[in-house]
Amino acid sequence: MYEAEKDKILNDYYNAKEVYAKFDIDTDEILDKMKKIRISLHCWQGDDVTGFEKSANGLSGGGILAIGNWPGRARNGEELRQDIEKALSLIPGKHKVNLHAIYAETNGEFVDRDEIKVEHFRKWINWAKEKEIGLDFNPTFFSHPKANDGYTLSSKEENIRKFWIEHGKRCREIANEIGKELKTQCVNNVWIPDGSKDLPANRIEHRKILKESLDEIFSVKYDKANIVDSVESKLFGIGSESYVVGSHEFYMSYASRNDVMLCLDMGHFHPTENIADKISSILTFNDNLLIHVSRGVRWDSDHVVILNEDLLSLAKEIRRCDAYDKVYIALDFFDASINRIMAWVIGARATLKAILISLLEPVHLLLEEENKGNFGARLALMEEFKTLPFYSVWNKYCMDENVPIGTSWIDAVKEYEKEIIKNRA
Ligand SMILES: C[C@H](O)[C@H](O)[C@@H](O)C(=O)CO
Ligand SMILES: [Mn+2]
Repeated sequence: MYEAEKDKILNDYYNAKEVYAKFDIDTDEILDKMKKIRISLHCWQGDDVTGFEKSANGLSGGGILAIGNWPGRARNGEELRQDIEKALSLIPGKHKVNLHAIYAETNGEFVDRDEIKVEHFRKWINWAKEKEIGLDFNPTFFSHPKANDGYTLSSKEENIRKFWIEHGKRCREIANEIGKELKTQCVNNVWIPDGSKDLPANRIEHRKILKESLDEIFSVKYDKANIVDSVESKLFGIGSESYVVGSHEFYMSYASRNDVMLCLDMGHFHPTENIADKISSILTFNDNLLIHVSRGVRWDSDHVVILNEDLLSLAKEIRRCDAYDKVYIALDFFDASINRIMAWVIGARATLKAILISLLEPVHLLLEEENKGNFGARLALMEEFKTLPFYSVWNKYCMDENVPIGTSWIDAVKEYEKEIIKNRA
């Protein structure tokens, strides 16, 4: 970076620091807090949730869909890791990478989901060690012939259920090993697509079966220093418009009773429902919470995340609950119609900006007015704080973390596309 550019960023930062100081916010302290924030970057944005299974099951039977055919999706572990490295080099901070079981590397052999082992993730683990990043994990209960009838863990067919229970158990074993080896807790998140397109006559039976399957999967106890288990709900999906077995109420009850973490995906609720208000309720009864940061648009739950009102209110609510050490933040979106690295970086930078804005908010002044009953002044301050000069602090954060400032990262992606991605015929 040119010296003149650096001087300008520093100058802007010192001006912003003065503005924030008037509201008792120390921007240096906030930047220190930002350095400790970890988000989890989902590997599946890099290849449209395809995975590396030899039988190439494709994105089927899963209630999720990646639309688009932007050229050059990663086709194997080497390409995917290369693309993730590029994305990480443009995102400020040190983060984690989130894997799905379908990203196992099996030396060209077909290994079914009920047979996967930690050795199939050896390359990912070694890579993470070298990069000094943590890994998170997800069993893959979709894109498989045994998921095509619409039910996996909640299936009435014993052989189907047993297959998926074994998969769930093996994934926990793998996640535990990952956490142990990397000395960084691995979040293992269970999401299943089970449900039906049209009105079921019996909703309760599948839910009772799902409870039993989960009980069996979670019956093995692991050290929480290595693995933290979570369960993710959904309101509806493609092909499961009328009924989803793993609903919010189902998993909220399950999580509270079974010492398992709840996962709220921002795209998995009613389109007008904002999940920010749910955080304080859940944290009143549970120690932790996983958020899948996503953007629902009409019936799709997985658009690339942008700095919109939903994301800002989510981050502000975590901050106002003083819960950044209790809430795990993982990205979850996939768009195959734009450059996939752009998608990652847009979503990650938007999420980190929202976190920074939330940490810079003078919450104590809002509380002061609230406690005095001055609700007009509280609202007025909330509005004024929206336009404080956070961008100058953001630029300083990017500069400290050695990543491109402002729009310059976009050119870096275009360059990478020309040099690397275009050659993937
Ligand atoms: C691939 C992910 O596990 C998946 O997106 C899940 O988390 C989800 O949100 C499904 O809609
Ligand atoms: Mn999700």
